Amino acid sequence: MPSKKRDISKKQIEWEKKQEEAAKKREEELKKRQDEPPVPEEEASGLPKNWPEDITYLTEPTWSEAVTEEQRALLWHLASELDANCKITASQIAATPKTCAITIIADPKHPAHGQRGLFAAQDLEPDRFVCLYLGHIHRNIPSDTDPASDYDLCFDREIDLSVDASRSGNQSRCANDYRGIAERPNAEFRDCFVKVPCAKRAGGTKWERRVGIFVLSAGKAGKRKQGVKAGEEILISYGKQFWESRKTVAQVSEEFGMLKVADAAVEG
Ligand SMILES: C[S@@+](CC[C@H](N)C(=O)[O-])C[C@H]1O[C@@H](n2cnc3c(N)ncnc32)[C@H](O)[C@@H]1O
Repeated sequence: MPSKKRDISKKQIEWEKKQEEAAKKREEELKKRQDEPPVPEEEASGLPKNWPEDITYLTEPTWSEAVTEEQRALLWHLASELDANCKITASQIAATPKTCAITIIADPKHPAHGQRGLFAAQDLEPDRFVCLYLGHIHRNIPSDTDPASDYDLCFDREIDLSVDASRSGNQSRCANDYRGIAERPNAEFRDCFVKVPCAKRAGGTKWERRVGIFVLSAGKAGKRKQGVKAGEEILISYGKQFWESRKTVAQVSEEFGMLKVADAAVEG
């Protein structure tokens, strides 16, 4: 009777063969696409170029019904409590399509080959706001969480909120982790604040916390003073925990491609 180990390695060989065939096919399709005339930056639909058609494009987050008013109130601040550089204006948000663009990765050596990535659409200086991380804001409790999501970002552990961009989001959902692509990340998630309407407050607005993608600071030695150049991929660190849980899922579901990537990421 064949052992389970032998079964798995047979499956893995078959899987690798299929991968090679699929890569060849993808290569041909990408080449065909590159020969086609370029699509305008924004499609007639108003969606960014290369936006996945099965995902809802958001300009502001959606909120789970499980999020309480008390939790939400913990995200509100007065303008006087905030540093100027963490206040994101409406015009900075509106500039998202000018700062970054979604690209389908054509390089077969890239670990996310064939998937999407987020790229700088112009030179971005250190600390520059790139875009908000938009999605569905939900509680971290199991009944309000999609355990299979690859786009779920912890918003605040103490307040018990996360942002999931698996079914809806904006350009930020395409930002890849730096592992296997570059030596280090060039951007990061940072807390920031946006102005939202509030009838109860003087001035009719309040500042509500969000998460954004920002170019990394120049650093004490000014090592990263060049920021991110136009055309460069915007890469963040998802953290080892993301890859450890991805590895466990890949082991159980026998997703050998992801297992290889997650293994390298955990060890790297
Ligand atoms: C938040 S999504 C990033 C965008 C994704 N590439 C897409 O096309 O939608 C996270 C997923 O992207 C892929 N990914 C991101 N960074 C990666 C990396 N460094 N190596 C391999 N795959 C990566 C993995 O499939 C991961 O589960």
